[in-house]
Amino acid sequence: MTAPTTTLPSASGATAVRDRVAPAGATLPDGATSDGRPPRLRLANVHKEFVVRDRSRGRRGARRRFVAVDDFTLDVAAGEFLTVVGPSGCGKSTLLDLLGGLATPTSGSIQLDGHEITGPGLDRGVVFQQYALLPWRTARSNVEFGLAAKGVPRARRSAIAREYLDLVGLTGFEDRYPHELSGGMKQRVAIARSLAFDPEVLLMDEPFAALDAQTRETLQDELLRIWRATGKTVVFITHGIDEAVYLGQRVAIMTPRPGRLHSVLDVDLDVESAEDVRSTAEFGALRHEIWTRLHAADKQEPHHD
Ligand SMILES: Nc1ncnc2c1ncn2[C@@H]1O[C@H](COP(=O)(O)OP(=O)(O)OP(=O)(O)O)[C@@H](O)[C@H]1O
Repeated sequence: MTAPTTTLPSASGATAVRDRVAPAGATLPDGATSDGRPPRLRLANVHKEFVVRDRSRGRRGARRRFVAVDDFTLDVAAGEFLTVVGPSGCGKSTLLDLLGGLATPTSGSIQLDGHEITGPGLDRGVVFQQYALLPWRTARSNVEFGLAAKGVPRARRSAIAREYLDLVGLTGFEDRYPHELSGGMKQRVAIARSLAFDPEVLLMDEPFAALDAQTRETLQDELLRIWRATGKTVVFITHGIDEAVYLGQRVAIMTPRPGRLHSVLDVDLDVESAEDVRSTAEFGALRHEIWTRLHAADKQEPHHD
């Protein structure tokens, strides 16, 4: 079953349309893609349970199953920028762990280019909220580190690291250690490190949540620029509605207890050409629509296992 996709009627006037042409491999309503290839990512009836201890039933607690993600079905096209928004605890990070191969679904399937994801791989780069940089290595050395593991020769490593640090706007800061960089700069290094592998897919788990508002907005624009330049498929987790609307071509809305896909919203905003797109009526309408859906979902009766 494919989640319903809704496009808000675009209000008259200023904003042009971002990417009216479907990206290569865009998913058609029947689940096929425009060029006949499988979607870059295909999640089919993904279900993830954890075993937890119920402390209300004795000191040691009886073991019971907890459903974190339930019946999640969604295709992500090659080159698409998908944002996933939902309240705290709705299973967003669990979903990203599953996509990253850091966890396996209890049932259901997750495929990348038609192949089942069975573990972590260099075809997926992951960027977390915490930068996870090695503190004793410089920015360049942090980027090179992963390339060494991939078997890239030393001379080539240095050139690739320079190229990606340049792409994220850190030329001149290559030899700084993490403690000599701002939070935004550290996150840029983390993004450069993930991109340096040249992964098919960039998986981002609230990467800008720890940053101040201004740095966050700057990095959002940087990320969009990098996405356009590289054509990567991006899955970006956030609990910020504005961030989800600003970045995503589509926004997947999740509901909690258990984490389910509520719906998917198409975003037709021209972030590039509008002066301050966040203050436009179209942006406000999209934000309100997502807010309404999240609140409607939250009022549903809690689901008990
Ligand atoms: N390893 C685990 N064992 C047991 N329960 C877990 C485990 N990992 C996550 N959970 C539970 O699964 C649910 C979803 O957690 P998850 O971290 O995916 O949510 P989230 O939407 O990313 O939350 P947040 O926005 O607060 O980061 C939560 O109720 C959490 O307690």
